[in-house]
Amino acid sequence: MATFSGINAILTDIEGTTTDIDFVHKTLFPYARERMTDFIHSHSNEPAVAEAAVALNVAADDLDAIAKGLIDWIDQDKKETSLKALQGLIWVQGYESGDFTGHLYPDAYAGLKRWHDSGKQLHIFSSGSVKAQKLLYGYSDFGDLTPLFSGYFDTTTGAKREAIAYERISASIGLPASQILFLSDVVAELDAAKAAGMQTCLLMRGERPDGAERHNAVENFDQITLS
Ligand SMILES: CSCCC(=O)C(=O)COP(=O)(O)O
Ligand SMILES: [Mg+2]
Repeated sequence: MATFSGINAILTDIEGTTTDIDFVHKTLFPYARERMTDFIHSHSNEPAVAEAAVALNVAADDLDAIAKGLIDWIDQDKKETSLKALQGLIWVQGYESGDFTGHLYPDAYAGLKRWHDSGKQLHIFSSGSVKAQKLLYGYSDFGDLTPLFSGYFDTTTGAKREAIAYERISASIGLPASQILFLSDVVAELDAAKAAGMQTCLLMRGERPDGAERHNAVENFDQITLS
């Protein structure tokens, strides 16, 4: 169990925290990988395509090279902003056609709803684009959960392992960092949030990671108490 006081907002990670890592890596990523080449050719005017060309250092009109580079990034799980934007655009079709719903652990759904209903602000910070975040919670296993959330942050705010990102998020939310509880399965992300003054809680849904001792740790949202 872990108890936190003075919390007025929750900032939560998605992959490995509210949502099974396997849903991201075995459903979402393969879905985007299979469709990336066709999507790039049919959406060459998307700004993220040009941004990817620059980041890949390939010609903006070499669509096959751009697609190959993006697919390589998916295989590397690279958290590159243009890739994340394009993945989000591809996943629209999957959610809207019912190919899949956004996975949430039942304890995560119950915790988010409990905290929302008690007046806490809920925010997301994920490497997945804001669009991808809104899709996952908009088409979740438990229906449309977007009404629960006050805000969404992705890598356009900053990298998840850098304190400046959490400083910017605190400023954007308009609360002192000490009143924000950040939930994640990645210790390096929690370290960065703690350095920015946030309270932190490690979600250990698998093996205990190195550095876990630096943060409060729970196995699920049921074990988190806000006093
Ligand atoms: C919003 S679901 C897709 C999540 C995603 O694409 C991703 O890369 C998650 O990365 P994180 O660093 O937030 O675990
Ligand atoms: Mg995660």
